[in-house]
Amino acid sequence: MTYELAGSVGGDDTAQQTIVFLGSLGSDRTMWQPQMADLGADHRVIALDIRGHGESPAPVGPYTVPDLADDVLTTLVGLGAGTVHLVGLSLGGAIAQQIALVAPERVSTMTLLCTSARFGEPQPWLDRAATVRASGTSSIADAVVERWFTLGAADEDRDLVDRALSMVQNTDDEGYAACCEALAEWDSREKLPSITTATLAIAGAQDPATPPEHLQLIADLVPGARLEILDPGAHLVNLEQSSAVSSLIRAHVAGR
Ligand SMILES: O=C(O)CC1=CCC(=O)O1
Repeated sequence: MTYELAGSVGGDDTAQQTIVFLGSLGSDRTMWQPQMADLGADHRVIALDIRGHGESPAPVGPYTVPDLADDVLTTLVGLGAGTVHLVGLSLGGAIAQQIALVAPERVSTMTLLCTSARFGEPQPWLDRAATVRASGTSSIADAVVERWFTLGAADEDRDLVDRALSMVQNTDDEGYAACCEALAEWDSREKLPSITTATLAIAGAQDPATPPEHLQLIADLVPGARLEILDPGAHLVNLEQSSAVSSLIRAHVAGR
């Protein structure tokens, strides 16, 4: 997997201070630029390109969320990252949940943004995969990015919208479609009560893709988890509410 590693740590317990960022379907690691800058001031920070996204390889699918989690674990072992703080948004949040389930000893804390234990019925994801294989990511980019920002944020920052559109359009067609198939079969609802990692859930109040109820369910099912709702905020709440998200992650990470 390709990644960006930055930041610094004080003291000698560097592994405990590493924050790992996992992004959404159709994004790349640059979606974490605000948090890499904010939190990189006093933590080691790593933003990863999920399989099929950014500059990571895009083998022929379908993929599963456990496949994507294995990629991340292999990369972290290769980097000697030790125990890390996981931050995952949307598909990245599903991958973070899977890592917390299969390798809890590697996760100090988990911050789950705009994600779900189940992203709705499988068929729309399979339909989207078929559309992208037939017509490419450019054919769905406008519809996807409409869900990423509230109207107010989109009107205020056209450059943000243009960069988001480029991320989706530049995502490999097969990689995107195969990740849709991973989302179609993802269902962690029965497993969440066994998570032992300290978990913070963050929702965007106006997120049409994973509305606050999805994060509320995670907060209800993961022992000790708590929910923060950011308003205004749509699906890529880490960009629309970048300072608030960085502050919430900083406080959550500091608690461990
Ligand atoms: O693209 C969407 O519809 C929103 C989304 C769901 C999972 C993900 O990563 O993005």
